[in-house]
Amino acid sequence: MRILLIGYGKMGKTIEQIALQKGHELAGIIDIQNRDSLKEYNHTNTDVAIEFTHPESAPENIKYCLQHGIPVVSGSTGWMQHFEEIKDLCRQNNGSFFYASNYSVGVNLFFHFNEYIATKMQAYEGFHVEIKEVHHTQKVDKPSGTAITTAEGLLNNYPAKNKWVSDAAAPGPQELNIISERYADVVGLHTVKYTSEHDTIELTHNAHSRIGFAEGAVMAAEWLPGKKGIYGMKDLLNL
Ligand SMILES: NC(=O)C1=CN([C@@H]2O[C@H](COP(=O)(O)OP(=O)(O)OC[C@H]3O[C@@H](n4cnc5c(N)ncnc54)[C@H](OP(=O)(O)O)[C@@H]3O)[C@@H](O)[C@H]2O)C=CC1
Ligand SMILES: O=C(O)C1=N[C@H](C(=O)O)C[C@H](O)C1
Repeated sequence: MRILLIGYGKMGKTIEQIALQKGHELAGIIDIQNRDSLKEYNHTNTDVAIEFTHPESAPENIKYCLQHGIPVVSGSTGWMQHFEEIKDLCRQNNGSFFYASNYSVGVNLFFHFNEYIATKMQAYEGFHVEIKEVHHTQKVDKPSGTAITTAEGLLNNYPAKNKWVSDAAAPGPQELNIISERYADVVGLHTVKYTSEHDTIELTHNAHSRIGFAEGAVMAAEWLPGKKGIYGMKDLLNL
């Protein structure tokens, strides 16, 4: 497949490595320096785009693809305030859009187990629940997209909490706190922690490298072309 890489940072470079290993060719590489070249690409020279850039550029990059008939797989985080607009645009253009806050198969299993644990834990009032995410110091958004997806999965299955909050010093009784920490070279660590007076239950995903994210994104890019609509990892993995 001819894959257009939009974003050539830590993820773009890892995705290039995996895509080439799997026998794909690159239609092109767009980064901040040559972002005007995006207008050279359309459905005649590109089978699918993979977009990992920045919260401020992701919506425009995705819009361009949807308006030019390019199926697009995006992993950029921190732009969810535009998500409904992008979904509408996808439907208006009969386009193909795939989004995941995290493409790793392991994290998507973690999401599944998180929802299951929340359905069980909701019956036990003695536990306090919180989420913690740790990432590298170059990360520009907070909380991570993965932590937000984790919080949404928990909130849907745990009636005692009704909204998530970020780094709250004193969260209200119905608020689910997401604690964010930044240290050099941490790829991505997410934990859901239930604590009672007597014990602690933790569910953790620790990414050892970016390869799991890149493999999932290439898998989504292989799967998406020919499908019309908005998709995510639950569709791809049948979770
Ligand atoms: N869904 C998932 O599984 C994962 C998602 N992510 C998310 O992916 C995004 C990228 O992460 P990462 O690769 O680590 O970040 P990097 O900062 O390493 O790379 C981002 C790249 O995008 C470039 N860029 C910025 N604006 C544009 C633009 N308008 N057009 C094209 N390229 C642009 C940057 O250029 P420059 O360096 O010159 O600014 C940089 O090369 C983040 O939002 C991150 O949270 C990350 C890992 C996994
Ligand atoms: O910026 C990162 O690095 C990551 N971002 C994603 C997120 O915000 O959840 C996924 C992964 O944790 C790495």
